[in-house]
Amino acid sequence: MLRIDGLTRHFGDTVAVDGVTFDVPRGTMTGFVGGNGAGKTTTMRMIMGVLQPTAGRVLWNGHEAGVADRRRFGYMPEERGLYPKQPVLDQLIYLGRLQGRTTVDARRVATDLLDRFGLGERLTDKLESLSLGNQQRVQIAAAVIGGPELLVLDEPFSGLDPVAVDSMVDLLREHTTRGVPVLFSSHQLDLVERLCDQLVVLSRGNVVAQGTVEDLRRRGRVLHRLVVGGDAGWVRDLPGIHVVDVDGPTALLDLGGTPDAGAAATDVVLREAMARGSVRELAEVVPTLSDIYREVTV
Ligand SMILES: Nc1ncnc2c1ncn2[C@@H]1O[C@H](COP(=O)(O)OP(=O)(O)OP(=O)(O)O)[C@@H](O)[C@H]1O
Repeated sequence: MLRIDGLTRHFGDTVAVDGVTFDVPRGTMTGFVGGNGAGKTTTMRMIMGVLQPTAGRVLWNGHEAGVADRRRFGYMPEERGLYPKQPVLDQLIYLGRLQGRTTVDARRVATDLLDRFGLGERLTDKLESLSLGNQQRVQIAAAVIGGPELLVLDEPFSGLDPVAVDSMVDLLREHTTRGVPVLFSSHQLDLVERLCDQLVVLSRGNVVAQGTVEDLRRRGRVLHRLVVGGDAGWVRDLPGIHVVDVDGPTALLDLGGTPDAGAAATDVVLREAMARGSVRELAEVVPTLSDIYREVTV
Protein backbone atom coordinates (compact mmCIF):
# COMPACT_ATOMS: atom_id res chain seq x y z
CA MET A 1 0.00 0.00 0.00
CA LEU A 2 1.10 3.55 -0.70
CA ARG A 3 0.65 6.02 2.13
CA ILE A 4 1.22 9.74 1.68
CA ASP A 5 1.75 11.22 5.09
CA GLY A 6 1.72 14.99 5.59
CA LEU A 7 3.53 15.65 2.32
CA THR A 8 4.45 19.31 1.95
CA ARG A 9 6.42 21.24 -0.65
CA HIS A 10 7.29 24.90 -0.75
CA PHE A 11 8.74 26.73 -3.75
CA GLY A 12 10.01 30.00 -2.25
CA ASP A 13 6.88 31.63 -0.82
CA THR A 14 4.54 29.32 -2.72
CA VAL A 15 3.11 26.41 -0.74
CA ALA A 16 2.43 24.02 -3.62
CA VAL A 17 1.49 21.04 -1.43
CA ASP A 18 0.42 21.54 2.17
CA GLY A 19 0.31 18.49 4.45
CA VAL A 20 -1.31 16.09 1.99
CA THR A 21 -2.29 12.74 3.51
CA PHE A 22 -4.01 9.83 1.79
CA ASP A 23 -3.66 6.11 1.06
CA VAL A 24 -3.72 4.19 -2.18
CA PRO A 25 -4.52 0.64 -1.00
CA ARG A 26 -3.54 -2.51 -2.89
CA GLY A 27 -5.55 -3.13 -6.01
CA THR A 28 -7.40 0.17 -5.96
CA MET A 29 -7.62 2.79 -8.62
CA THR A 30 -7.37 6.24 -7.11
CA GLY A 31 -8.22 9.35 -9.10
CA PHE A 32 -6.31 12.47 -8.18
CA VAL A 33 -8.26 15.54 -9.20
CA GLY A 34 -7.96 19.27 -8.69
CA GLY A 35 -7.75 22.47 -10.71
CA ASN A 36 -4.69 23.75 -12.50
CA GLY A 37 -1.93 24.42 -10.01
CA ALA A 38 -3.65 22.47 -7.20
CA GLY A 39 -0.45 20.48 -6.53
CA LYS A 40 -1.10 17.10 -8.18
CA THR A 41 2.09 16.95 -10.25
CA THR A 42 4.20 18.17 -7.34
CA THR A 43 2.72 15.44 -5.10
CA MET A 44 3.37 12.77 -7.73
CA ARG A 45 6.95 13.96 -8.19
CA MET A 46 7.52 13.62 -4.46
CA ILE A 47 6.03 10.11 -4.48
CA MET A 48 8.50 9.18 -7.19
CA GLY A 49 11.44 10.84 -5.41
CA VAL A 50 12.03 13.23 -8.33
CA LEU A 51 11.40 16.12 -5.94
CA GLN A 52 12.31 16.27 -2.26
CA PRO A 53 9.47 17.11 0.14
CA THR A 54 9.81 20.10 2.44
CA ALA A 55 8.07 17.90 5.03
CA GLY A 56 6.17 14.63 5.25
CA ARG A 57 6.79 11.08 4.13
CA VAL A 58 6.01 8.63 1.35
CA LEU A 59 5.44 5.17 2.82
CA TRP A 60 5.46 1.99 0.77
CA ASN A 61 4.14 -1.13 2.51
CA GLY A 62 4.76 0.49 5.88
CA HIS A 63 8.31 1.78 5.42
CA GLU A 64 9.68 4.99 3.97
CA ALA A 65 10.00 4.50 0.20
CA GLY A 66 13.62 4.28 -0.95
CA VAL A 67 15.44 4.15 -4.27
CA ALA A 68 15.05 0.36 -4.59
CA ASP A 69 11.27 0.59 -4.00
CA ARG A 70 10.90 3.40 -6.50
CA ARG A 71 12.72 1.38 -9.15
CA ARG A 72 9.69 -0.90 -9.05
CA PHE A 73 7.21 1.97 -9.39
CA GLY A 74 5.87 2.75 -12.87
CA TYR A 75 5.65 6.48 -13.58
CA MET A 76 4.23 8.54 -16.36
CA PRO A 77 5.55 12.04 -15.74
CA GLU A 78 3.79 15.20 -16.87
CA GLU A 79 6.77 16.09 -19.04
CA ARG A 80 6.60 12.55 -20.52
CA GLY A 81 10.35 12.06 -21.01
CA LEU A 82 10.98 9.52 -23.77
CA TYR A 83 13.50 10.30 -26.51
CA PRO A 84 11.80 11.79 -29.60
CA LYS A 85 14.49 10.62 -32.02
CA GLN A 86 14.70 6.98 -30.93
CA PRO A 87 12.62 4.10 -32.32
CA VAL A 88 9.77 3.25 -29.98
CA LEU A 89 10.55 -0.45 -29.52
CA ASP A 90 14.22 0.22 -28.71
CA GLN A 91 13.26 2.70 -26.00
CA LEU A 92 10.83 0.30 -24.39
CA ILE A 93 13.35 -2.56 -24.44
CA TYR A 94 15.93 -0.25 -22.87
CA LEU A 95 13.51 0.78 -20.10
CA GLY A 96 12.42 -2.81 -19.54
CA ARG A 97 16.07 -3.87 -19.11
CA LEU A 98 16.69 -0.99 -16.68
CA GLN A 99 13.83 -2.42 -14.62
CA GLY A 100 15.30 -5.91 -14.54
CA ARG A 101 13.92 -7.68 -17.62
CA THR A 102 16.15 -9.61 -20.03
CA THR A 103 16.33 -8.23 -23.57
CA VAL A 104 14.22 -11.10 -24.91
CA ASP A 105 11.58 -10.64 -22.23
CA ALA A 106 11.54 -6.84 -22.59
CA ARG A 107 11.13 -7.21 -26.38
CA ARG A 108 8.21 -9.62 -25.92
CA VAL A 109 6.40 -7.42 -23.38
CA ALA A 110 7.06 -4.23 -25.38
CA THR A 111 5.83 -5.78 -28.60
CA ASP A 112 2.67 -7.05 -26.87
CA LEU A 113 1.97 -3.64 -25.38
CA LEU A 114 2.51 -1.80 -28.65
CA ASP A 115 0.32 -4.35 -30.45
CA ARG A 116 -2.54 -3.81 -28.05
CA PHE A 117 -2.27 -0.08 -28.52
CA GLY A 118 -2.49 -0.55 -32.30
CA LEU A 119 1.16 0.34 -32.85
CA GLY A 120 2.39 -3.07 -33.98
CA GLU A 121 3.36 -1.62 -37.37
CA ARG A 122 5.28 1.30 -35.88
CA LEU A 123 7.87 -0.54 -33.77
CA THR A 124 10.89 0.85 -35.59
CA ASP A 125 9.51 4.37 -36.11
CA LYS A 126 10.99 7.26 -34.20
CA LEU A 127 8.74 8.48 -31.40
CA GLU A 128 8.57 11.99 -32.90
CA SER A 129 7.08 10.63 -36.13
CA LEU A 130 3.97 9.40 -34.27
CA SER A 131 0.88 11.52 -33.66
CA LEU A 132 0.63 13.01 -30.16
CA GLY A 133 -2.01 10.49 -29.13
CA ASN A 134 0.18 7.62 -30.32
CA GLN A 135 3.19 9.06 -28.51
CA GLN A 136 1.01 9.08 -25.42
CA ARG A 137 0.28 5.37 -25.90
CA VAL A 138 4.02 4.68 -26.00
CA GLN A 139 4.47 6.69 -22.80
CA ILE A 140 1.89 4.50 -21.10
CA ALA A 141 3.67 1.38 -22.34
CA ALA A 142 6.88 2.83 -20.86
CA ALA A 143 5.23 3.20 -17.45
CA VAL A 144 4.21 -0.46 -17.30
CA ILE A 145 7.06 -2.18 -19.18
CA GLY A 146 8.87 -3.18 -15.98
CA GLY A 147 5.85 -4.93 -14.41
CA PRO A 148 5.43 -2.22 -11.74
CA GLU A 149 4.31 -2.76 -8.15
CA LEU A 150 2.75 0.72 -8.08
CA LEU A 151 1.60 2.97 -10.92
CA VAL A 152 1.72 6.78 -10.70
CA LEU A 153 0.34 8.38 -13.84
CA ASP A 154 0.16 12.11 -14.47
CA GLU A 155 -2.79 12.76 -16.78
CA PRO A 156 -2.49 9.47 -18.66
CA PHE A 157 -5.75 10.00 -20.56
CA SER A 158 -5.13 13.47 -21.94
CA GLY A 159 -5.08 13.47 -25.73
CA LEU A 160 -6.28 9.87 -26.11
CA ASP A 161 -9.15 8.98 -28.43
CA PRO A 162 -12.01 6.89 -26.95
CA VAL A 163 -10.60 3.60 -28.31
CA ALA A 164 -7.22 4.31 -26.77
CA VAL A 165 -8.92 5.28 -23.49
CA ASP A 166 -10.65 1.89 -23.44
CA SER A 167 -7.37 -0.01 -24.06
CA MET A 168 -5.74 2.06 -21.37
CA VAL A 169 -8.57 1.36 -18.93
CA ASP A 170 -8.27 -2.40 -19.62
CA LEU A 171 -4.54 -2.24 -19.03
CA LEU A 172 -4.93 -0.39 -15.73
CA ARG A 173 -7.65 -2.79 -14.58
CA GLU A 174 -5.33 -5.74 -15.28
CA HIS A 175 -2.85 -4.10 -12.93
CA THR A 176 -5.33 -3.42 -10.12
CA THR A 177 -6.65 -6.98 -10.44
CA ARG A 178 -3.12 -8.17 -9.69
CA GLY A 179 -3.10 -5.96 -6.57
CA VAL A 180 -1.14 -3.03 -8.00
CA PRO A 181 -2.26 0.31 -6.52
CA VAL A 182 -2.83 2.89 -9.28
CA LEU A 183 -2.83 6.65 -8.72
CA PHE A 184 -3.66 8.83 -11.70
CA SER A 185 -4.44 12.49 -12.14
CA SER A 186 -7.07 13.66 -14.55
CA HIS A 187 -9.30 16.59 -15.41
CA GLN A 188 -11.76 14.21 -17.12
CA LEU A 189 -14.24 13.75 -14.30
CA ASP A 190 -16.51 11.44 -16.30
CA LEU A 191 -13.60 9.02 -16.64
CA VAL A 192 -12.65 9.39 -13.01
CA GLU A 193 -16.23 8.63 -12.00
CA ARG A 194 -16.31 5.57 -14.25
CA LEU A 195 -12.95 4.17 -13.23
CA CYS A 196 -12.06 5.00 -9.68
CA ASP A 197 -12.50 3.04 -6.51
CA GLN A 198 -11.72 6.24 -4.66
CA LEU A 199 -10.74 9.77 -5.39
CA VAL A 200 -8.72 12.46 -3.73
CA VAL A 201 -9.64 16.06 -4.44
CA LEU A 202 -6.90 18.63 -4.06
CA SER A 203 -7.39 22.39 -3.89
CA ARG A 204 -4.56 24.86 -3.36
CA GLY A 205 -2.28 22.14 -2.05
CA ASN A 206 -4.82 20.71 0.41
CA VAL A 207 -6.96 17.59 0.31
CA VAL A 208 -10.51 18.96 0.40
CA ALA A 209 -12.35 15.67 -0.10
CA GLN A 210 -11.53 12.00 -0.39
CA GLY A 211 -13.42 8.72 -0.51
CA THR A 212 -15.46 6.73 -2.98
CA VAL A 213 -17.64 8.56 -5.47
CA GLU A 214 -20.61 7.37 -3.39
CA ASP A 215 -19.08 8.81 -0.17
CA LEU A 216 -18.63 12.13 -1.89
CA ARG A 217 -22.14 12.05 -3.30
CA ARG A 218 -23.52 11.58 0.20
CA ARG A 219 -21.56 14.64 1.30
CA GLY A 220 -22.86 16.68 -1.62
CA ARG A 221 -25.98 18.79 -1.48
CA VAL A 222 -29.02 16.78 -2.60
CA LEU A 223 -31.44 19.02 -4.46
CA HIS A 224 -35.00 18.32 -5.60
CA ARG A 225 -36.45 18.98 -9.03
CA LEU A 226 -40.12 19.88 -9.26
CA VAL A 227 -41.83 19.89 -12.66
CA VAL A 228 -45.42 21.14 -12.77
CA GLY A 229 -48.05 21.64 -15.48
CA GLY A 230 -47.82 25.46 -15.55
CA ASP A 231 -45.24 27.99 -14.42
CA ALA A 232 -43.42 27.02 -11.22
CA GLY A 233 -42.64 30.62 -10.17
CA TRP A 234 -45.02 30.40 -7.19
CA VAL A 235 -42.47 28.25 -5.30
CA ARG A 236 -40.56 31.44 -4.56
CA ASP A 237 -43.43 32.50 -2.26
CA LEU A 238 -43.40 29.32 -0.15
CA PRO A 239 -42.03 30.13 3.31
CA GLY A 240 -38.97 28.15 4.42
CA ILE A 241 -38.23 26.66 0.98
CA HIS A 242 -34.89 27.56 -0.59
CA VAL A 243 -35.31 27.95 -4.34
CA VAL A 244 -32.09 27.41 -6.29
CA ASP A 245 -33.56 28.10 -9.73
CA VAL A 246 -36.85 28.31 -11.61
CA ASP A 247 -37.09 27.82 -15.34
CA GLY A 248 -40.69 27.79 -16.61
CA PRO A 249 -42.39 24.66 -15.28
CA THR A 250 -39.20 23.37 -13.60
CA ALA A 251 -37.89 24.43 -10.20
CA LEU A 252 -34.72 23.30 -8.48
CA LEU A 253 -35.13 23.31 -4.73
CA ASP A 254 -32.83 22.84 -1.77
CA LEU A 255 -35.09 21.21 0.79
CA GLY A 256 -32.00 20.68 3.00
CA GLY A 257 -31.89 20.33 6.75
CA THR A 258 -32.25 17.01 8.54
CA PRO A 259 -33.91 14.09 6.70
CA ASP A 260 -37.09 14.78 8.74
CA ALA A 261 -37.11 18.46 7.92
CA GLY A 262 -36.36 17.60 4.28
CA ALA A 263 -39.27 15.13 4.17
CA ALA A 264 -41.62 17.68 5.75
CA ALA A 265 -40.55 20.31 3.21
CA THR A 266 -41.09 17.80 0.39
CA ASP A 267 -44.64 17.20 1.66
CA VAL A 268 -45.33 20.94 1.73
CA VAL A 269 -44.04 21.42 -1.83
CA LEU A 270 -46.03 18.46 -3.15
CA ARG A 271 -49.23 19.58 -1.42
CA GLU A 272 -48.89 23.15 -2.70
CA ALA A 273 -48.07 21.98 -6.21
CA MET A 274 -51.04 19.62 -6.38
CA ALA A 275 -53.35 22.34 -5.10
CA ARG A 276 -52.26 24.46 -8.10
CA GLY A 277 -52.63 21.84 -10.84
CA SER A 278 -50.76 18.85 -12.19
CA VAL A 279 -47.39 17.66 -10.88
CA ARG A 280 -45.20 15.94 -13.46
CA GLU A 281 -42.22 15.21 -11.26
CA LEU A 282 -40.80 15.71 -7.81
CA ALA A 283 -37.52 13.88 -7.48
CA GLU A 284 -34.12 14.00 -5.83
CA VAL A 285 -31.33 15.21 -8.06
CA VAL A 286 -28.25 13.11 -7.35
CA PRO A 287 -25.21 15.37 -7.70
CA THR A 288 -22.73 14.44 -10.40
CA LEU A 289 -19.04 14.25 -9.63
CA SER A 290 -18.65 17.61 -11.42
CA ASP A 291 -21.24 19.18 -9.08
CA ILE A 292 -19.42 17.83 -6.03
CA TYR A 293 -16.06 18.86 -7.41
CA ARG A 294 -17.28 22.43 -7.91
CA GLU A 295 -18.74 22.49 -4.43
CA VAL A 296 -15.57 21.32 -2.65
CA THR A 297 -13.04 23.29 -4.67
CA VAL A 298 -14.63 26.77 -4.52
N1 LIG B 1 9.52 23.88 -10.03
C1 LIG B 1 8.65 24.77 -9.55
N2 LIG B 1 9.05 25.99 -9.18
C2 LIG B 1 8.17 26.90 -8.67
N3 LIG B 1 6.86 26.68 -8.52
C3 LIG B 1 6.40 25.48 -8.90
C4 LIG B 1 7.26 24.46 -9.44
N4 LIG B 1 6.51 23.36 -9.70
C5 LIG B 1 5.23 23.67 -9.37
N5 LIG B 1 5.17 24.94 -8.88
C6 LIG B 1 3.97 25.62 -8.38
O1 LIG B 1 3.31 24.71 -7.50
C7 LIG B 1 1.90 24.80 -7.63
C8 LIG B 1 1.33 23.43 -7.93
O2 LIG B 1 1.68 23.03 -9.26
P1 LIG B 1 1.41 21.57 -9.83
O3 LIG B 1 2.07 21.52 -11.18
O4 LIG B 1 1.80 20.57 -8.83
O5 LIG B 1 -0.17 21.59 -9.99
P2 LIG B 1 -1.13 20.58 -10.77
O6 LIG B 1 -2.25 20.28 -9.84
O7 LIG B 1 -0.37 19.42 -11.30
O8 LIG B 1 -1.67 21.48 -11.97
P3 LIG B 1 -2.12 21.11 -13.48
O9 LIG B 1 -3.46 20.46 -13.39
O10 LIG B 1 -2.20 22.47 -14.13
O11 LIG B 1 -1.05 20.24 -14.09
C9 LIG B 1 1.64 25.84 -8.72
O12 LIG B 1 1.41 27.08 -8.09
C10 LIG B 1 2.94 25.86 -9.49
O13 LIG B 1 3.15 27.12 -10.11
